[in-house]
Amino acid sequence: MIIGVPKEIKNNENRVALTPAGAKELVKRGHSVYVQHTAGEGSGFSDEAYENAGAQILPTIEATYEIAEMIMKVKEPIEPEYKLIKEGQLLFTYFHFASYEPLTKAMVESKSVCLAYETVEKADRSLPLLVPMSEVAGRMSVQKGANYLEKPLKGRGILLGGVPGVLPAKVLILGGGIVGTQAAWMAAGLGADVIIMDVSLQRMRYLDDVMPANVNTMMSNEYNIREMIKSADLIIGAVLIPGAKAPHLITRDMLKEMKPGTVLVDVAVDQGGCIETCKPTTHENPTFIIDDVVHYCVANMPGAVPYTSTLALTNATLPYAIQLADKGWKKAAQENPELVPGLNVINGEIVYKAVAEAFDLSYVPVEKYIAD
Ligand SMILES: NC(=O)C1=CN([C@@H]2O[C@H](COP(=O)(O)OP(=O)(O)OC[C@H]3O[C@@H](n4cnc5c(N)ncnc54)[C@H](O)[C@@H]3O)[C@@H](O)[C@H]2O)C=CC1
Ligand SMILES: CC(=O)C(=O)O
Ligand SMILES: [Mg+2]
Repeated sequence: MIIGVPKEIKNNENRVALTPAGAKELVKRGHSVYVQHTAGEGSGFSDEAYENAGAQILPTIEATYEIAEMIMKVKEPIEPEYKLIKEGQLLFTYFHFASYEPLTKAMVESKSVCLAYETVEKADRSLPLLVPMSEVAGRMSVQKGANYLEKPLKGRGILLGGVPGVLPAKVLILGGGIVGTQAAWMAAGLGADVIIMDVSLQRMRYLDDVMPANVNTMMSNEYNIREMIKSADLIIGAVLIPGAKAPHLITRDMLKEMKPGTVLVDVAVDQGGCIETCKPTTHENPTFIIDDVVHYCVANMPGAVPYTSTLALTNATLPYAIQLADKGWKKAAQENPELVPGLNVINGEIVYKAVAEAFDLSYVPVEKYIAD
């Protein structure tokens, strides 16, 4: 198969979808790998390293899309890329369709095959291609939150861990999955007083077992959220309903209940955000303030730590990329059921129900395309 790896063009997105090591594995299997000039630079991989691995370097993004049967990316295509996508081309990347209707419509129009990292799903319901970036973003969310709690950055001016004789800050985490768990470890390690809210009792039982004493769990419901936001210093949004738009657990009117200088880090912003007032921001302009509450809503947090993120992401994606390249998307999905829910859009039709529902668009069961 001919594989193209374009350079990411989203703001401060420094990750790349394939490392030279990954390129070597694909080339070894007889595939042709084309990498756009400087695509790996932000993650520390030179054009020469890819060439030494057997890949070829192309000068432009246009040339990379033009030649490829499968495009491997990190973030969703953005507007200037829409016109480069070809009918029948396989796009293997994050999409987060339910948060952005124009992207969904553009991919429907393109008649490409969109296989989304974030909805590839194992039999145990885990999301193997989301997990590594959720680990990164979860850990980062506390770093960012601690930073924006500083007074010069408009936060409350409170140190997460406090000091002897002074109480620590309170961290409220909505969603105790991968992001929430990693955030809790970091916040607890810094000495904060941490609460994780989830709707899954089973998950909270697990968290209660493994977390240190300064982390407690609480059922997520409107009553409890309204109560706990009054005293929280840092609130981290980490809920997910796979493939769907995130529920707004914190609504506009709740901001008035918070202390001035409270910091909200809505990691779930890539699925639309679980805080109503969160709108996607960039690493260049990461925050905005409403009602004296600092909002941090960067949709590609791991892009800022590419030396960690690219390796973590490609460790997970490469085995699937190899299956797709060796067999083509249809046979690969027929033989590996984990890939089936990854299929979101095929040949102009939405084949992932929650995405169609998010925009009231028509839905076709994916089986239409998987069956022989
Ligand atoms: N902004 C960024 O750069 C990044 C964002 N993310 C996003 O972070 C979000 C969380 O991802 P993961 O932790 O991997 O998901 P996950 O599936 O591991 O965890 C989600 C948790 O939310 C819980 N939940 C569902 N409804 C809830 C409710 N009403 N109240 C409280 N909890 C609820 C679930 O029970 C589950 O434990 C996703 O939207 C993901 O795409 C992930 C990586 C990077
Ligand atoms: C998952 C995601 O949105 C990211 O890694 O940027
Ligand atoms: Mg405990």
